[in-house]
Amino acid sequence: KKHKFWETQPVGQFKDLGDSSLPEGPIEQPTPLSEVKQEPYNLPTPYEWITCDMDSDEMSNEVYALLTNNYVEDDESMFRFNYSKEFLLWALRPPGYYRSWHIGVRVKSSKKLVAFITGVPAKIRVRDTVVVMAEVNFLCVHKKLRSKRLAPVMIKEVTRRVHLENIWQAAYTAGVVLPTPITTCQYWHRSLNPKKLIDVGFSRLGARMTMSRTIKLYKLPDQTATPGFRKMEPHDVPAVTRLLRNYLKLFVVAPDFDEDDVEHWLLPKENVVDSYLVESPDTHEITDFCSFYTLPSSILGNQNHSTLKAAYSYYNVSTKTPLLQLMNDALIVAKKNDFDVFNALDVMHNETFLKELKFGPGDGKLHYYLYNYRLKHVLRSSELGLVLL
Ligand SMILES: COc1cccc(CC(=N)NC(=O)c2cccnc2OC2CCNCC2)c1
Repeated sequence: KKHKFWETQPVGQFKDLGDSSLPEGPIEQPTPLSEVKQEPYNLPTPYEWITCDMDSDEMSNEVYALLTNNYVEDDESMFRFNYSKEFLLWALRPPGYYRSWHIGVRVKSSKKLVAFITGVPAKIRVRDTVVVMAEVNFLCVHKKLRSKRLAPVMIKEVTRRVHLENIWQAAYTAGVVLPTPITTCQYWHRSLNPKKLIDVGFSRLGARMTMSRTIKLYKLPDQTATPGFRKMEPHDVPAVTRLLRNYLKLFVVAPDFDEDDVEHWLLPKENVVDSYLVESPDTHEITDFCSFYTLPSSILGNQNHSTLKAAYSYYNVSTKTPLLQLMNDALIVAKKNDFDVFNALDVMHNETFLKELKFGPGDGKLHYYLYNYRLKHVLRSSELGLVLL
């Protein structure tokens, strides 16, 4: 039976699609904290819960190793996400985070970490309502423990711990269709190092194309084109917050970032997140912003290369510089920083530059979900202003 677990959860159900009598908003009301299950869910006998203190070097190393060997692979199992340790520390410790939402499962006897799931708090606006949600991510079960139905109990446990903090909604993504996507995004890739991408099988040589013609096709200038284009710095946080808050108003679902959020999520952090802005040379006004995060992938089974260095488009705002030119400058700095590929979803206004900047469509989709919050209609991907890690 498909979706045996999800049909028991307060999420949009396929059978409800089209029933426009159902109101937009929470599906279930909060329960009194005294009625939230106080003790953890039961795990199969050999396993126990562990709260993963990411401040512990030993624990964060174990989490890094579990994900490096067992996390999401592409459909052809040629690549596996290889989030760096410093990326995980950044992703899991935003303002207001809860250590108790960093949940591991380990073998009682060997103390070996075999599964992981996380939540971080986020203020998400849905139309005109700001809702404090958990962003749930990094659900990972060791390859040897798949099909033991561990994922449902891990999802129930992170939900229980989120409820204990009086938070009743969540946001998450998946490459698979579950009940019920609020939107489905197409992902796109822009080659920066086409020779390596072809060597490792990420890309294929186009018909009637030679390698040298392909390298020439994706060649980028050495320098960015926009006057005043520079790295974001700490003193830019207030202006970038204003710019980003104003821009994200355009979208149906988007983060409600304050200055502390912008400082955490968007200040450049080496090997984690890069962000640039355009400061008008004469007025010194911040008029545009672009950012991308660093998520390498392990290359499974290639003799010459072990890692694909990938940049993922994050938040971009253009008010003066054409988005096309701003994103081309992002490609130029990404290439200069040795990224092999620049990935983007067709969210926000990304569709306006993807084809023109020579992005090619990926072979999969990314579905977005809300837990315990119904939308009256599925969204166009361009109505989505939320990028998850
Ligand atoms: C190239 O290496 C890969 C390794 C594992 C999976 C995939 C395909 C894939 N599933 N890609 C995405 O989900 C994706 C494609 C473009 C932009 N963001 C994405 O996912 C983000 C956001 C969701 N969490 C993973 C990272 C590719």
